[in-house]
Parts: sequence; C-alpha cells; structure tokens
Amino acid sequence: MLLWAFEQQLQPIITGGKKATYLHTLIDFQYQLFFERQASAIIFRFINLQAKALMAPYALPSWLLFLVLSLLLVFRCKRRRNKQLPPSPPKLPILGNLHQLGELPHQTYWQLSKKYGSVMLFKLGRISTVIVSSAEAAKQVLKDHDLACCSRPQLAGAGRLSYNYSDVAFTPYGDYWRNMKKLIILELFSLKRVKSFQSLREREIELFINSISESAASATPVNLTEKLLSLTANITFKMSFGIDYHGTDFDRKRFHEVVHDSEAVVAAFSIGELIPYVGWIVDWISGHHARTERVFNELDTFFQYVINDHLKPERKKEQDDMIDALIRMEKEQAELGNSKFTNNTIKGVLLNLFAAGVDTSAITVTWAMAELAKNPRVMTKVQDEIRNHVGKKGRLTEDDIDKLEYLKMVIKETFRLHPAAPLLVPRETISHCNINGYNIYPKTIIQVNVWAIGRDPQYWKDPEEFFPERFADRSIDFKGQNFEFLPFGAGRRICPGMHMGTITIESILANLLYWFDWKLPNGMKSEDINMEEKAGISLTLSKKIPLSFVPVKYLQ
Ligand code: HEM
Repeated sequence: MLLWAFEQQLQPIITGGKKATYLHTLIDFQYQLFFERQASAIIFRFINLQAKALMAPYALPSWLLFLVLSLLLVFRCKRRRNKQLPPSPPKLPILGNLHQLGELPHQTYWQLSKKYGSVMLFKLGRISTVIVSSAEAAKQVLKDHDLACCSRPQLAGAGRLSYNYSDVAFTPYGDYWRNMKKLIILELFSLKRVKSFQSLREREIELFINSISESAASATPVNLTEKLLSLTANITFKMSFGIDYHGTDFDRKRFHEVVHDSEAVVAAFSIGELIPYVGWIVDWISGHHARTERVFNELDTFFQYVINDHLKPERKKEQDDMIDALIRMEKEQAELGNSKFTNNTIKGVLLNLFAAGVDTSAITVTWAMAELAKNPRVMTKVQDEIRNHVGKKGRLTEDDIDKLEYLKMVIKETFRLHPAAPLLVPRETISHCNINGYNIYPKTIIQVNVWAIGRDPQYWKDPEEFFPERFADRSIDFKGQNFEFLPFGAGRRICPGMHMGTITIESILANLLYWFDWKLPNGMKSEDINMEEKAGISLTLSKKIPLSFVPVKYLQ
C-alpha cells in the first residue's frame, strides 16, 4: 500500500522531470523505508522504480542517492535486529500510532499495555514514546535509570511559554535546571515558606466557605468544580502576587482564563513537531501558533506589570510573596556571578506556579467529593472524624489536619484512582538505558502511566473500589518511594510543590466536609453521579461533567 502510494506519487514527477521534487520524494520514500522496516521485502520494486527514473534527465544523481541510501538502509536494518526495542502496536506510515491515541491517552495506553506489555513503544508521528505501565518498570525509569531519563522534551509551546526554558518544569536536564530546582525547593517550597502562607490560605478558604453558606441558606446547588478552581487560583494568585489587581486590565478572572489556556499550550505537541513537512499546515489552519503567541503576550504583559509594581520603592506589602522572593533570588544570584537568573527566569517560574499548582489541587478535591458522594459510608466516616476532632472549638485550622488520619487516607485513595497528572510530565532520555530488557535510546520520550499503575490488581485488591482503609495498615506514601503509587512522580523530577499541594487539598476538603452535609440535586441517586474523565489536550485529568451538589449547613 505504501509502495503503491509512492509509485503513484513518483510517476508524474519522473515524467515531468522536476528535479527538486523528485529528489525530495525519493528522500521521503527512503525515510519511510527506514522507519517502517518494510525495506528488504520491497527493495526489488524500488529498483524497478529507479529503472524508470533512468528515463528521467536526473539519472546519475538519483542512482548515487539510491546507492548511498541503500547502504544506509542495510546498515540500519542490521542494527535494528540487535536493537531489542519494546513491542509496539502496528503502525501506519507517517502517522505511526497517532491514530490510536484516542481522547484519553492514558486509558488507551492501559488497554494496549495488556496486549503489548508494561513497556511499550508508541510512535507519535516521527516521535518515539515509551509508555511504562507497571511499578517495576516505573522504578527502573524513575530510580535505577533516573539520570538517563530525567530530561524533558523540547516542545515548541512549552518552550515559548517558559521563556525558552528559563523555568524549572519544562527545562531539559542540565546545570541550569539543577541549580534552579535546588533554589526553588529552598526558597519557594520550603516548609517554612509553605507555613508562611497558612493564614492567607485560611482566609481564602473562609471566604469560599462563606460563599457556599449563602447557597446553603437558599438550598441552591453549588457548582463545586468551578468554585474549587476559582479558590485554588485565588490562593496561588495571592501567594504569588501578594495583592489583587482589581481596576486594572489584569483582574483575576481574565488572568485565570489565560492561565487555563496556557495549560493546553504547554501540554500539546504541535502537529508540525510530529509530522515533518506537512504538519505545519495543520498547525497553521488550527491556529496553534497564533494561540501560543496570544497566550504568551498576555502572560508576559501581566508578569512584567506585576514585577514592575513590586520594584516600586513606595510599594506597601502585607507579607513576602513569591515575586518578592524571586526578585531577591535574582539579586543574590547576580552577586554570586550567576547571570542566567534573569527577569525571564522569574516569569518562567511564575508560569510553573500557576500551570502546576492551580488545576492539580482543584481537580483532586473535585474527584474526592465525587467519590465521597458515591460512597456515603466513607463520607460519614470522614465527616465524623473531622467533626469529633474539632468538637466544641467550632473552627478548623491547618494545625488540626495532622490529626485527621482517615481524611489523609481518603486523599491518598483519590490520588490513586484519579492522579491529577495521569502520565506525569513527559520525560526524555539523555542517554541509552535498558528497561525490562528493552533498549531505550537517547531522545526517547518516556511517559509513566501512574493512572494504570494505580489500578494494577497485582498491588491493589479490588482496584476499582474506593476504599481508603487499604492505606490503614500500609506505610505506603506518595513521596516517590512506592512505585505503585506515584501521583507526584519520583526521582530528580519529583514535584517540588507536593507539600504545598497536599496541605491546600487537605485544608479545603476538611472544611467542605466539616461545614456542610452534601445532598444530591433533583432527586439524583449516588449511583447516578457521572465519573467520566474529560477528554482533551492537557497534562491534568479533570472530571468531564462538573460536580454540582446542594450544601446543607452543619449545625454543631
Ligand atoms: C495535587 C497537587 C499536585 C500534583 C498531583 C502534582 C503533580 C506533579 C507531577 C506528577 C509532576 C511531574 C513529576 C515527574 O516528572 O516525575 C510535577 C512536577 C512539578 N510540579 Fe507538581 N503537582 C501538584 C502541585 C504542585 C504545586 C502546588 C506546585 C507549585 C506551586 C507544583 C509545581 C511543580 C513543578 C515546578 C514541577 C516540575 C518539577 C521538575 O520538572 O523538576 N506542583 N507535579
């Protein structure tokens, strides 16, 4: 089929004698032969085509080209035999396995892994991606070969929005990333810094609870999905920028929309990256580049405005925010002679704070509330724990959270079934390594399917059941040591915002459960709650249908 298509393509060119197009098509053809491994069986027909090409005025260069490429082909086929690549589902020319990806790639990979194994090679156009779907293979990637597997692919959208990789999350492995990760762990994500935002988080959560109380008073349903997203964005906004920018072009609402768009941009491959030569047309028609530029310009204008505002000597501040810390880090690094920490670094890190911090926490609380509503036994048990603990105090603070063991189990169980980043953030190999006996070559993308691993019956009894007690007598945690449970990844690239993310989630969920009982709207039954996942290009996994419940104020 492939040959026939090329023969058809080549014939008129040969007859028409267009040199450039002819050579180009020939190269493309050879490229296909190399990559599709159909070479030896069809080489005879290729010679036949070449003979026809002799009639064309460019016989000599094409024969030379044929000779060189054929030698390369033989060499490559020989090498491939020794390659021991991971098994792969059948591919189409040019597209590879792209057409099999489906709307929810982690689910597709899970199904395919049952047939092709826990280390599987998937070709997204011209890009080789290895999908890892077992705890053993994940350990090899994230621990045994962490150094070989700890870079990030350089994709155009992420590159543009991260100021050409001046951030942490999308930056390839190297001195710059190592230094930056150390700095942000020390300065932005330390226990002390996270604690310093406690009263800010508690204030924002109080406002959120007050607004839900209004709905409770009128017994109207609350769109929890929307409200939670707005709450986590508000918390991140305040932690990063200190004050509100009401009355300017940069109000929170508009900013939230841009941040949301930026998540889709950084998650997406452009088709041009997957399919050389022709993919750019699809990008151009779909407006991919225009959208990237629009999001970049809006974010950049906003970040620059806020940085300038922070540099004003007359600025009054309630407390040190993330921008204050980043500006101070820039000065300190300059004094130490590090010229790579620039204004763009500050903006790149800000992008990470929003892209990584807002959705992940809101999505997790939404899934937790959906699971609790579906499992009234667990809902009652966790509410009893919280309410008994708070007792007559009548107020829940972050200091109470450590005592709420069952709440923590509920959150772990939510992470297991609904990890916010089901395939982590894509990694890229920087050197050769061997996973499960297969060769993985440099510049291969690796995706760890933590969603599938969290459902593996080898580790989890009745994996589809929401049963927080499974964590009761197991010391299993999400800090990157238990490879069957990896919501925050592991190894060098592990999420630095883990502590900040969990304390935010615990605090919001505990308050929602303490202050309200939750009724399903319009006579809906718990088994009617839709648990489908939202399709689309994103690193995170939201619920498809927004969650809407009626709050009933808890009378102490
Ligand atoms: C529920 C909350 C969160 C979840 C589930 C989560 C999950 C993840 C995951 C899976 C990764 C990739 C790890 C890997 O490649 O192995 C990651 C990376 C990252 N996360 Fe989070 N995250 C959360 C919250 C946050 C927060 C609140 C922040 C910051 C405010 C944050 C900042 C980052 C950054 C900067 C990276 C990149 C690290 C690197 O490439 O070295 N995350 N996160």
